[in-house]
Amino acid sequence: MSKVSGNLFVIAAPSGAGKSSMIDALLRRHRKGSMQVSVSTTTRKPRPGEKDGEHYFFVDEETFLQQVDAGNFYEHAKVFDHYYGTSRHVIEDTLASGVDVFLDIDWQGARQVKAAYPGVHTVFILPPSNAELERRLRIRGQDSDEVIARRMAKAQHEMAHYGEFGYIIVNEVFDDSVDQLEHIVLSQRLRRSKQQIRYREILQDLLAE
Ligand SMILES: Nc1nc2c(ncn2[C@@H]2O[C@H](COP(=O)(O)OP(=O)(O)O)[C@@H](O)[C@H]2O)c(=O)[nH]1
Ligand SMILES: Nc1ncnc2c1ncn2[C@@H]1O[C@H](COP(=O)(O)OP(=O)(O)O)[C@@H](O)[C@H]1O
Repeated sequence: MSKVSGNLFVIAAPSGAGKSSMIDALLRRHRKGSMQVSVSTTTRKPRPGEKDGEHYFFVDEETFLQQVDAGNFYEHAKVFDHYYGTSRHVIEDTLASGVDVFLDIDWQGARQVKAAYPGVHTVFILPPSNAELERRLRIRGQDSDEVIARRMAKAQHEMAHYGEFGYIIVNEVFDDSVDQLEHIVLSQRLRRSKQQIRYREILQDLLAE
C-alpha cells in the first residue's frame, strides 16, 4: 500500500498575532522535513528583505489571472488590494510525499480549501487582546502609525471569522502556543497513520478470504 500521505493545515490569524513566529518555531523543532509551509503567489509588491520564491512568488496581475484560468490554484482570493493564491501541484505533490503542509491564508481561502478538501484541519490564532495585538505590530517595527491603524481595522474583519475554524489558539505565552500547535499537528499525524494501519489489516483479511 502507498505511503501515509501528509495532513493539510490552514493556519489563519490577524496580522501581528504571532502566526509566522509560531510556524517558524514549530518548523525548527522538526527540521527533518516532515512539515512545510506552502509558498503562495501574490500580486503585491515585495517588501524590503522579501525574496521571490521564499516568502511569495511575486507576479503581476495579468500573470496571476492567467494562472487562475489555467486552474493552477488550489484556492485564491483578493485580500484587500491584492490577489493571493495557493499552487495546486505543490500542495498535491507535497502531501503525496508524506509531508504535512501548512497554508498561511485568509478566511476566504480557508473556506475554499474546506470545500475542496474536507480532511483539512483549520487553526485560527488569536492575540490575547486588541491592545496586545497593537503592541506586537509596533514592536515588529515594520509599519507606520497609519499602516498599524489599517492592520488593526483589518484584524477585526479577519477575527470575525474565527468560528469557521476547527481549533483556536490564543497566543499569549509563546512557547505554550507553539506546544498547542505542535500537539494538533502531531496528534493528527498519529491518527492518520493508525487509520492507515487499520485499513491495511482489514484489507489483508478481506483479500485473504
Ligand atoms: N487566500 C489566500 N490568502 C493568502 C495567501 N497568501 C497569503 N494570504 C493572506 O493574505 C493576507 C496578507 O498577507 P501579507 O501580504 O503577507 O501581509 P501581512 O500578513 O498583513 O503582513 C494574510 O491574511 C495572509 O494569510 C494565499 O495564497 N491565499
Ligand atoms: N506570545 C507572544 N508574546 C509576545 N510577543 C509575541 C508573541 N508571539 C509573537 N510575538 C511577537 O509579535 C510580533 C508579531 O509576530 P509575527 O509572527 O510577525 O506575526 P504574524 O505572522 O501573525 O503577522 C513579533 O515581533 C513577534 O516576535
